[in-house]
Amino acid sequence: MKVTVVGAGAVGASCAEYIAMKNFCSEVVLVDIKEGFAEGKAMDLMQTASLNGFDTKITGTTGDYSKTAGSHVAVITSGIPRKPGMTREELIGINAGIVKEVTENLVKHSPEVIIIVVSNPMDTMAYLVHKTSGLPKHKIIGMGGALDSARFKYRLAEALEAPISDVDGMVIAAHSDTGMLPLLSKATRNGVPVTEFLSDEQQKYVIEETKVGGATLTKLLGTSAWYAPGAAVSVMVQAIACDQKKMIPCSLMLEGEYGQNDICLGVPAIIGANGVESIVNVTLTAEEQLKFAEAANAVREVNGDLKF
Ligand SMILES: O=C(O)C[C@H](O)C(=O)O
Repeated sequence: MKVTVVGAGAVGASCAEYIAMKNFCSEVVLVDIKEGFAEGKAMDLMQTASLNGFDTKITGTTGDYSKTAGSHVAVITSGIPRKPGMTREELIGINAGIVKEVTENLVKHSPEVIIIVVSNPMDTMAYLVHKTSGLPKHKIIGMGGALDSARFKYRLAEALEAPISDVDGMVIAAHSDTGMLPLLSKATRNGVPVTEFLSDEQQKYVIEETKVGGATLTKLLGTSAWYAPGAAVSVMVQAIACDQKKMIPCSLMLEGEYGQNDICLGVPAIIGANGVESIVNVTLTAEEQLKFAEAANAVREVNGDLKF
């Protein structure tokens, strides 16, 4: 299994590192436009191989997409990250052009590739890849739900004073500060609804902190996060590489599911060798349905700024 990661910045390098550490891929190719940067990151990571015990071969290239030929999966992390005080949506002006160009290069050399979109605003960038790549819809997956769900579980475990392995939960809808929908109604501690343990105030805290998870880190770090995004991508790539058929919330093109059409939004899906094997329809409460529709309206407005 050959995987390409475009963008060798903190997020891209983190993706490559976690994928290699899990040792399920034969090859990871890092691509960056900055001369020598991807090559350097690849060499540094390869020098951890004997220490960390992996056999994945990591190489780097400065913009030579012929080196990515025959990739099964490609991860797009290119573009600029937000700075403290910015929304992800504000990045559209710069990132849309970059993501479009990267997509064209990837598909030219790997026409069968499955693309995982990380660049922000992620739901809109996933939509852009659908509109410009010519790939079938099961081969384009926006990363967001996997990351946001991990942050939800972190906040749930904190509020429950429980180990994270006791906690399960999912975030759907948009990967944005206002459009995320943590499904508290379905979150559990070892199968028991968390609503049985948490006060209204604690529930509100968990939801609000989950939604601004990326913004909180951006404020603390001065730029956006990379460890959890990299780990989330590695889980998705592994689900494809090992045909795990794992249920992961991701941003997918909807055609009637959850009452939406012609939009990429976070929904639970089965991820396996074909990319998206199926979308899972879960029953939402009336309030959740309303919030999902509101998130869709906001994403649709951002999509309106795209030029194809
Ligand atoms: O928050 C960001 O801007 C980056 C990423 O989408 C994240 O959630 O960490």
